[in-house]
Amino acid sequence: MKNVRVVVVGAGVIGVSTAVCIAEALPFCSVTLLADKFSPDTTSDGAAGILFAAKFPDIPVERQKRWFKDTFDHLLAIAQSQHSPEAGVMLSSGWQIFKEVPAERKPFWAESVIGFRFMTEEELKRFPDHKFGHAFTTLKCECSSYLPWLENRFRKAGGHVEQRSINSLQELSNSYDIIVNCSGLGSRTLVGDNQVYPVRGQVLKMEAPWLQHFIRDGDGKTYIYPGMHSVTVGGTRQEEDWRLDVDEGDTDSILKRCSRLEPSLGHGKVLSKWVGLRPSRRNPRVEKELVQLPGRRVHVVHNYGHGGWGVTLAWGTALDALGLVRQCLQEMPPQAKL
Ligand SMILES: Cc1cc2nc3c(=O)[nH]c(=O)nc-3n(C[C@H](O)[C@H](O)[C@H](O)COP(=O)(O)OP(=O)(O)OC[C@H]3O[C@@H](n4cnc5c(N)ncnc54)[C@H](O)[C@@H]3O)c2cc1C
Ligand SMILES: O=C([O-])CC(=O)C(=O)O
Repeated sequence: MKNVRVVVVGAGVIGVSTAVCIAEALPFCSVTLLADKFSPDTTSDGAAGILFAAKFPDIPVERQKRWFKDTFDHLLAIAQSQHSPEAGVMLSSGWQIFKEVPAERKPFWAESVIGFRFMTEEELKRFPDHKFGHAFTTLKCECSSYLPWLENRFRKAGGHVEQRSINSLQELSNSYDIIVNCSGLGSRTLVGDNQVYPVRGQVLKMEAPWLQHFIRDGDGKTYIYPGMHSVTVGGTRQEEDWRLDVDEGDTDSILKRCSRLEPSLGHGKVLSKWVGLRPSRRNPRVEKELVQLPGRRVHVVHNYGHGGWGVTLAWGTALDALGLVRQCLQEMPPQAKL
C-alpha cells in the first residue's frame, strides 16, 4: 500500500528527474508530478543539452563532481542503448576554445567526460583568435525527446501527473506529506527566493548536417552544438533580462559570431529561433527544511537554481534530493507514514 504522499512541483529536467528517482526508489510513496508547464513548453526543452558545467562558488567541488558524474553515467548508459534515439541522448565530441588561457586550465569535470585533453597547436590553427583549448567527448541530451521519455518512465513507476499552477506551498499542505520544490525560476514567487534570477539565452536551430563536432567559446556566449536532427547555435547570457521574445539583433550577432568559428555555417538554413530564461542563482539550492504552514508543519525538499547547467546536473541533484526525501521520512512520526 502507498502510504506517504509526495508531490514534486516542476516538470522541467530537474523535476522530472527527481520524480523518477523518488518513484523508482520508494515504491511505498505515492508520487505526483505537478506543474503548470510540461514538455515541450519548459525552459529545459529548448536547452542545447550539452553536458558541461562551470563551478559554483560555495558548494564543495567533490559534491559538484558527483552531480556531474552521476548525470554523465546515467545518460551515457542511455546513449549507448537502443533507447538513445527516442530519449534524445547522444555522444558528442568537440572543442572548447579560449582567447586567453583560463586560470583553471583543467575543469573539475575533466575526469568525468571521455578522453579529455588539451588541444594541440595544430588543432588550434583552425581558430586564429584563440590560443588554448580542450578536446573531449561529452553527451548531448535533447530535452524535447528526453522529457517525454522520462515522463513515461515515471508513469511506469506508478507516478501521477497533474497540470496546474500553484501560488503557494500552502495549497499543497493538506494533500501531501512531503513537497519537493523543483520550480526553477518559479521559486522566486513560489517560495519568495529573490536569489534566483533570469539569465536570458537565445539560440537558433539550423540545418547544417555536415557539422559533427561541437565548438564552444570559453566565454559561454558563442557555441555550435550538432544534435540528432539539427545544429543548435547560440547564444546570449543576459542577466536579469526577462524578455521571452526573439531579438533579431541577437539573431544577427549569433550568426556572425558562430560563422566566424565555423564559416560553413553560412551555407546552413535557420529552422527556428528560441529564447529561454536560465534559473540562475549563486549556488543551486538542494536542501530540505521543515516549513510551518497554517495548521501543519510540512517537509519541503528544494532542488532548483541550476542556471545554465540544469541538464548537466539533473540526475546528480535528483539523487541528492532523493536522499533528502529519505531523511524526511526518517524524521516523520510513525503515524504519519501509515
Ligand atoms: C539557451 C539556453 C541553453 C541552455 N543550454 C544548456 C546546456 O547545453 N546544458 C545544460 O546543462 N543546461 C543548459 N541550459 C540550462 C537549462 O535549460 C536549465 O538549467 C534547466 O532547464 C533548468 O531546469 P528546471 O527543471 O529547473 O527548470 P524549468 O525547465 O524552467 O522547469 C520549471 C518547472 O517548474 C514549473 N513551475 C514553476 N513555477 C510553478 C508554479 N508556481 N506552479 C506550478 N508549476 C510551476 C514550470 O511549469 C516548469 O514545469 C540552457 C538554458 C538556455 C536558456
Ligand atoms: O553554455 C553552454 O555551452 C550551453 C549552456 O549550458 C547554456 O547556454 O546555458
